[in-house]
Parts: sequence; C-alpha cells; structure tokens
Amino acid sequence: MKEFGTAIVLAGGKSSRMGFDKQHLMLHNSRLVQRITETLLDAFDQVVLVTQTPELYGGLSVETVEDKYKGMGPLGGIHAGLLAAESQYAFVIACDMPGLDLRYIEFMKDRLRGSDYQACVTRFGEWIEPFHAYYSKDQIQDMEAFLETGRKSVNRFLDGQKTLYVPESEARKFSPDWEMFYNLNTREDLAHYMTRTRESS
Ligand SMILES: Nc1nc2c(ncn2[C@@H]2O[C@H](COP(=O)(O)OP(=O)(O)OP(=O)(O)O)[C@@H](O)[C@H]2O)c(=O)[nH]1
Ligand SMILES: [Mg+2]
Repeated sequence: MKEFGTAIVLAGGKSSRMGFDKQHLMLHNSRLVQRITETLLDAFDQVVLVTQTPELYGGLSVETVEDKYKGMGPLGGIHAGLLAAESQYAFVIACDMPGLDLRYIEFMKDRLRGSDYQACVTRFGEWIEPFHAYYSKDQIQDMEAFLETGRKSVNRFLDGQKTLYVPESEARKFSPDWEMFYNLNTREDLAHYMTRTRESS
C-alpha cells in the first residue's frame, strides 16, 4: 500500500450553527466544497468525500462514502473516509475550510514519512486542530472500539494514539494568521470572511 495519496473531505455534518447545509456554501463565485475538492484532486491520487448526500457530487470525479457510525460527528466521518482510503495515511479536511495549504501538507508528509506515527495534528493553545491533519488506516480498529462505546471526541481519541502534535509556533510559520485552520461555522464567520477576501477574489 502506498504511504500517501488519499485525501478525505468531511461533509456530513448538521450545519446547525450556519442554518443551511454547508455543502452549498458559496464563496464569491465558487462553491467551497467543490473548490476544496478540485484543489485536492490536483494534489492527491484519490479524494474521498464523506457525505449523506452523494447526489450533490455527480459532476466531480470523487468517491463518495457514507458514515458507518451515523450521528457520531467528525470521528464517524473520518472513520468512513479511512475505510475507503487507498493509502496508509490520509489527509483530512472539513468542507467549511477555505484555507487549504499545500505547503503545510508537504510539511506534515515529511514528518510522517517512514515513521510509526498514526496521526499528525496541530496544536492550538491548549487545543488541537483536528482537521487539515493526517490520520491513518492503522487507526480504524481503535476508532471502531472507541465509537462503539459511544464516545465521539476526536481529541480524546487522539490522546490514546501515537499522534504527532505539531507545535503551534511551527505551524504559524506557514500560516501566521491561522488561515489554514479557519472554518466557517456561522453566518457571522461567512460575512466576515467575505468582507476580508473581497479585494483578493
Ligand atoms: N461525515 C460526517 N461529517 C461530519 C459529521 N459531523 C460533522 N461533520 C463534518 O465535520 C466538519 C466539522 O464539523 P463542524 O464545523 O462542526 O460542522 P457541522 O457539524 O456541520 O456544524 P454544526 O452543526 O454547526 O456543529 C464539517 O466538515 C462537517 O461536515 C458527521 O456526523 N459525519
Ligand atoms: Mg467547522
């Protein structure tokens, strides 16, 4: 099995804070999930989209899969994506993240290559950034055991794994304003993002 090559896009959330399905999120003239997917298709061999509405992606050459553990949040989505992944490590991003950073992806790959780490996530203060991160197929069994007990926390799950935590200071060298982890959860986030990016689009 190849070490790298698969990217997973999580798009199976409830979008409760946004109030409409974030799979339909339009930024200026483009649909965000489509933009993310097309960028990933240029950089990866396989792109897996985890969604409950695969019919939205007819025009794109991506694989769509559904959660096996439904209602378990992002961890259930990561699990379904990993099941379909053709490479050992898979890059995971959310469908509400406009700041995809291919340089940082290369950086994480360099850190993981040939290692026995099971995941690579970035620290943010006392928190972690669970997306724009790497997970591995080696984690599927542990993930199932964890989800079977009804637990959903990605952070807690990663605590028990061989996880490479990139210090915030190191990630800031790539993304000083934390742009690569920015995610659009509310209408205010969206309005703010649109204002901020108006000139550059
Ligand atoms: N496949 C799958 N993806 C999920 C699930 N829950 C959340 N996600 C995705 O995980 C990412 C991060 O989740 P959030 O930003 O909280 O999105 P959300 O859950 O849709 O939004 P809220 O309901 O407002 O929390 C998004 O890309 C979601 O689509 C799930 O149960 N299954
Ligand atoms: Mg979000």
